[in-house]
Amino acid sequence: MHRNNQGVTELDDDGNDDVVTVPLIHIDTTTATTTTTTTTKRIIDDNNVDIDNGTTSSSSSSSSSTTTSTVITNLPSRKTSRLLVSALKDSGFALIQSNLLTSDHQLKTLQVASQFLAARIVDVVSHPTDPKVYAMLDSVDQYDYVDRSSNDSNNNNNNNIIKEYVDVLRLIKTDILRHIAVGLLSSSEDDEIDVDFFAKLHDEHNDTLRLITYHPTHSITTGNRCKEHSDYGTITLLSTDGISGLELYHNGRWKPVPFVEGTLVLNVGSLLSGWTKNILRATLHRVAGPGSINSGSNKEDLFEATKHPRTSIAFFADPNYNVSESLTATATATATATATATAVLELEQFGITI
Ligand SMILES: O=C(O)CCC(=O)C(=O)O
Ligand SMILES: [Fe+2]
Repeated sequence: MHRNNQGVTELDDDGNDDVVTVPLIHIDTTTATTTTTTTTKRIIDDNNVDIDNGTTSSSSSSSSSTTTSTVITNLPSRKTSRLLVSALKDSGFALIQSNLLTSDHQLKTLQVASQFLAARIVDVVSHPTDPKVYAMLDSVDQYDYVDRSSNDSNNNNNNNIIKEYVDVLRLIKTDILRHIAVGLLSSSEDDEIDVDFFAKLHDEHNDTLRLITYHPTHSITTGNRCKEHSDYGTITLLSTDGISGLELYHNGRWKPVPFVEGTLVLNVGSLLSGWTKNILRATLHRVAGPGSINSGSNKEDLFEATKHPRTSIAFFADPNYNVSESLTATATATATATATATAVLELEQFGITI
């Protein structure tokens, strides 16, 4: 496998101090799992009539349901938070190493993604211009993408790997949002800060998983395998198999995003950038080929990469449905006490004025 394995920060060819800051940031998250059992008792009167719904019942009854939730129990380190926010202000990108995601789990999920696309277990879309196919999965935790009744343990296992990956990425997303809240605070009065400010706007977990395979083209003329774009939502967490090509646009140049096994590539989407008055940057990025214009990657590496299928998984985080796309516009236009307006006004705690 040919991998873009070039260190974590990248100096310009001319060696000047125009450094792309894509730091590797370790985030240690401590969690606790709580189980809540809710018991509903039916109230039966002397004539065995269920008072709740008027039916006749031979005995009193109760039903219970159990929900399990995992919560983060530690506070973000201020140092890590500042490092993270500094990278997101500069390049809009960082590499995240989390204790919650093992390299093995990440690798297996990439393998399952590749299999699901190849076997068309998911709804596969062929991109009209880029040499890639992909599937968009939302509500991943509610659906099974395989036939569970077939007793195919391999398939069932694959389905679980994807679901567990999403569970883990939701926790990592939440902790990243907590770090962003802490890191954005400009003053030293950290006691004032609502650590969960951004996380609370995401607690419905409106995430989408995009499974992507870039087919081999074996051609030196292959241009972008994924054309340049910025992501729409708040944050994106990307796993790739390390095949070269991912580039970000920084200070007028296309630079390779370093690959470090076991890490997630974090980048800011345009919603979060807008909320923070573009303090955090929604940076253009692309997957370059050897024929891509103005590429700062090694052309031989990019050619070699076209000889291999390239698999990636993008986890796009979107906010809760009641949160407006344009927080500032809503807040200033209506100035009502909606959740959205309140949220925007609270952005001032980070030194972001409307
Ligand atoms: O495949 C990649 O490495 C990048 C994909 C990407 O940027 C996207 O799907 O938004
Ligand atoms: Fe993207």
